[in-house]
Amino acid sequence: MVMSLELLACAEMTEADRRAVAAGVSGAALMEAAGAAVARRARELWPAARRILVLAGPGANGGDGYVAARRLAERGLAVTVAALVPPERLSGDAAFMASRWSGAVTPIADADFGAADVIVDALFGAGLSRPLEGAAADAAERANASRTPILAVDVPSGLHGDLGAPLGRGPVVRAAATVTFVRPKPGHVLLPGRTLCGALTVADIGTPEAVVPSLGVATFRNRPALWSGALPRPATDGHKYRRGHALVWSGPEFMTGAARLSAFAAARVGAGAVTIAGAPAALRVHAAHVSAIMLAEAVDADGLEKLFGARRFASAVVGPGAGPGVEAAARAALDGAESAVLDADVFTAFAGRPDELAAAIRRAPARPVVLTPHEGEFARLFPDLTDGSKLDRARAAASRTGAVVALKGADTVVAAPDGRAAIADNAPPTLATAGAGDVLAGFCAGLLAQGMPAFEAAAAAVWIHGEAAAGFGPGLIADDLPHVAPAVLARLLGAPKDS
Ligand SMILES: NC(=O)C1=CN([C@@H]2O[C@H](COP(=O)(O)OP(=O)(O)OC[C@H]3O[C@@H](n4cnc5c(N)ncnc54)[C@H](O)[C@@H]3O)[C@@H](O)[C@H]2O)[C@@H](O)CC1
Ligand SMILES: Nc1ncnc2c1ncn2[C@@H]1O[C@H](COP(=O)(O)OP(=O)(O)O)[C@@H](O)[C@H]1O
Ligand SMILES: [K+]
Repeated sequence: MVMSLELLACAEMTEADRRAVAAGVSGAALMEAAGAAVARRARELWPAARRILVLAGPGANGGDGYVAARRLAERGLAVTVAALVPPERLSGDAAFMASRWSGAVTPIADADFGAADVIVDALFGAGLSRPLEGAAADAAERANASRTPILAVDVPSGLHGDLGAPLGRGPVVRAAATVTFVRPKPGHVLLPGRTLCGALTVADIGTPEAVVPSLGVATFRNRPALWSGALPRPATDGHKYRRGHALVWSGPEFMTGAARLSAFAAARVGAGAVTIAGAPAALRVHAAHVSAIMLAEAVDADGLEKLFGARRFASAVVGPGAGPGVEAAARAALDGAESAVLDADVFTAFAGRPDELAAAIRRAPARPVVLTPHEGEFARLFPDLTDGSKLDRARAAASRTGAVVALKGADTVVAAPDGRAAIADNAPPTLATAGAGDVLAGFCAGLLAQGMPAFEAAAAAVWIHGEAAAGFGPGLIADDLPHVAPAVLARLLGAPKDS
């Protein structure tokens, strides 16, 4: 099984295939290995299954299906191929593999979906170019309705490998498991694709090792290997300000909780010092709750500017529970702090004016800035960025603003202006709890304060956030997240060395 970070878009997958063939591996050998991996996985998952129905489509995905059919029949299983197009209409390697299948072939309309123990879905893979319709749509719907477990080849048919969603309004197969090849695609990780795939495995099909690195892939699964090298480690001779001083802008007295969540999060993830800045009435509320966190008076954005003028802040968070004056406070942070995390109310304040926010960000292009909108805030800020996948939209927003964008949700995408992007799949649904976003903004700011580059900091913050929630389990509230983050960090940083 392949364990790796890269996610290959369908076009990159096709190119990987082409380069593998150019390097001397035949297309038929790739297809044979792909079909064999599918057959292996079917036997591993359903060792007691005896009757297999293979749904074979018109392209190479169908070719993989014919290989799997042959391999399973060789093991003594009763295999029927239900063909979307007659085998004689196939071409290339798929035609060759169909010619090597000597078992039963039935037109798909006549197939008995309920009579199988397992259905292998080899209708369409990376070549899906329009929504399923006609006989293919019927087959997908009948397969789903049969309640027979489905093993999808490459992707569940109807699911687009880049989008993580069906094309248009077409139906999509709901698989119990999916075997893909070489590397996963974004659509295996983005929702709803991740759910539709069931248990995903990635098979090595003999693609030469140099091929994937030669593609210049910029989309990754959000895993520690992507950013752990940049994770801050306290220096032996460090002091608190060298570890980074983070500032959190507080809203008025009845909205202070969000800022406190961000502040605790920044501190727990390792910022050396954290200050909450706000109006005196708000600070009085904070004072009743905090000890290690410092408080500084800033009645409005002018006050905030003075604070930035008076001392160095390695990062600032503006947005959580910010209330009125948030736009000016965001502008002050973008001008005065060494890095900034903009969240929540900032996106409402700049609704429909992303270019003004971008201009404020680009006044200092080298300053790391992270934006952390959820889908609703994203739609408010970028009403015209509606096309493509969540990955495409986050990338477009990053390139437009010059900031790293963490587009939140169960499949949070972190995208950098240079085109890199990471998709998270580790957040449990218990993270959907009020204030969790404020904590995420604080984690980002705490890592930025310690000098971690913005893309890595945002990706690490998102991953740590998800792990912390998963580790806590049921009953999670946002206040718990900063407290469980140290256990996640301990795992990441490794136990201290013994003497
Ligand atoms: N990537 C790799 O390294 C390898 C890929 N292989 C397989 O090759 C597949 C891709 O093969 P193809 O590019 O032939 O693509 P597919 O087999 O997914 O299907 C492509 C064919 O279906 C047609 N088509 C697309 N959408 C349709 C729709 N909704 N209704 C009717 N017809 C439709 C296309 O015009 C094309 O003729 C992968 O998914 C994988 O299963 C393997 O054979 C081996 C190696
Ligand atoms: N279904 C879900 N599964 C996993 N994580 C989720 C889910 N829904 C939301 N989240 C995460 O929870 C956090 C919620 O943040 P946000 O919407 O800003 O809430 P709040 O404003 O209350 O803090 C985000 O990090 C988001 O990615
Ligand atoms: K498929």
